[in-house]
Amino acid sequence: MLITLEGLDGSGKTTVWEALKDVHPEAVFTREPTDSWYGDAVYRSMSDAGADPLAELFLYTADHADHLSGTIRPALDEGTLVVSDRYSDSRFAYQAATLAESDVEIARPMEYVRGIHAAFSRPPDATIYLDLDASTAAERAGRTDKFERDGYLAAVRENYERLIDAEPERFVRVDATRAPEDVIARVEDVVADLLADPE
Ligand SMILES: Nc1ncnc2c1ncn2[C@@H]1O[C@H](COP(=O)(O)OP(=O)(O)OP(=O)(O)O)[C@@H](O)[C@H]1O
Ligand SMILES: Cc1cn([C@H]2C[C@H](O)[C@@H](COP(=O)(O)O)O2)c(=O)[nH]c1=O
Repeated sequence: MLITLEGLDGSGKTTVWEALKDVHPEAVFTREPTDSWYGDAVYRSMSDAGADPLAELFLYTADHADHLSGTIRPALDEGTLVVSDRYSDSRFAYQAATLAESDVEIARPMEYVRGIHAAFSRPPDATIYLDLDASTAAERAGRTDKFERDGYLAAVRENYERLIDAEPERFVRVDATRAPEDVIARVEDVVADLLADPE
């Protein structure tokens, strides 16, 4: 089973992902951007305020392709639980927002990004969405990179809502405004339920 954690910067994904490691030592814990050289290229692009938005999309997507073939598919083929801190929905939400505010003339950015993935990607079985308003998310994340702006994160949040509306059965929304221990306990319960009833 592939479970992904999604949400805005600062929503607490990594905090939850680390906590789940103690409860599920049998699982593969992974993340995007990855720690491969493809991931290094992504981080280099993220640190460039003038990076071309389409080039950046394809860097993230190249990292995803390598993540799939090198980590995700082999683990799933062995029947191992995989928990990924960010996955394809991050591209659908973030790069669609980046393209929408750029000069690139793509009429339906989210559909475009989803279409690129449809040909080769492997959708998550379940996605835990840590729901937090853009302003609190930017505050928690420290507003250190080009994505951690309230207006941009508000657009990303709207995109996540569109993704949830399109596939409500895949997403589990968790209130990320709660205290860390409450968020962790809720996510642990969600994962236990998913494993008990994989359908
Ligand atoms: N429920 C919470 N309430 C308050 N602060 C939190 C909560 N969860 C995490 N934090 C704090 O918010 C900051 C961001 O948390 P974390 O790194 O887990 O978020 P993230 O979603 O992985 O962010 P990013 O996507 O930017 O890596 C950290 O300082 C963390 O301690
Ligand atoms: C996978 C992925 C990530 N992003 C953005 C979201 C964050 O601002 C950064 C890095 O993620 P982290 O969890 O803070 O390490 O990258 C993105 O725009 N598109 C993606 O596909």
